[in-house]
Amino acid sequence: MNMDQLKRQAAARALEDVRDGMQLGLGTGSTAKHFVELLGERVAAGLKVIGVPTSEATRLDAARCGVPLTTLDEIDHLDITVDGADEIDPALNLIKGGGGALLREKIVAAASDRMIVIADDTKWVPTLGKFPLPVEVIPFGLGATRRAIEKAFAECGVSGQMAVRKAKDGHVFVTDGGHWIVDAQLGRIEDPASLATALSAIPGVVEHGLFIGLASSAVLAGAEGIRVIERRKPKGD
Ligand SMILES: O=C[C@H](O)[C@H](O)[C@H](O)COP(=O)(O)O
Repeated sequence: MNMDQLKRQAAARALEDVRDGMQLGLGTGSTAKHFVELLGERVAAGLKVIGVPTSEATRLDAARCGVPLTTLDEIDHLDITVDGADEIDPALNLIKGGGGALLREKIVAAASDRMIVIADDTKWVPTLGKFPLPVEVIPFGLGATRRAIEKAFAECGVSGQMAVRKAKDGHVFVTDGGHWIVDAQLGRIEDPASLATALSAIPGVVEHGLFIGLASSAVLAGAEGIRVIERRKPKGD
């Protein structure tokens, strides 16, 4: 089974938790795209749900698949968000943002009763940090923001190269919110919660890709089948 088939299997497993009448957060990326497609098939067969997309790309995919959409201004909560991840650790802390959608993804996940992370099992890591950590920044004053990020890294015992993300065409990658992303090659993040707090305190940082305590469960698809890992402490406790 190839990687794409594993991603689809994980998406199909998460879909089993979706019930009629649910309000859903729709993630971004190649794995979440499978979920949106499979959800579209269920909607065509009569399932009644409504979704909030976490990116313009997902909004277009969902519309193409016939999934009815709304916004967080029109509804007051979401039942489940289903989204991919770039790395997942045993505490179900995540690195997200490889596709640049981390800001909307975090807003949507935080507005959800449950977040189900779907992935192929190569995303499962003992310690976060091999995947470059995306930090979404305001272009104004970037030099000062970068220095503040470096200071936060040093205080949290991590260091590594930082680079402003470029799009495929060579221009600076611009997020759906009009911001830039700095990717930081940290290698190992021993204390992701402290780093998350330190980054969030920097004025030019809009958001970062550390998702701490947001995932309720992870569905990992691998050669040996599907593993569902529940977070020990339910969200909100
Ligand atoms: O910004 C993008 C998101 O955080 C994605 O969910 C993440 O990068 C995983 O994407 P994929 O499922 O394509 O590996």
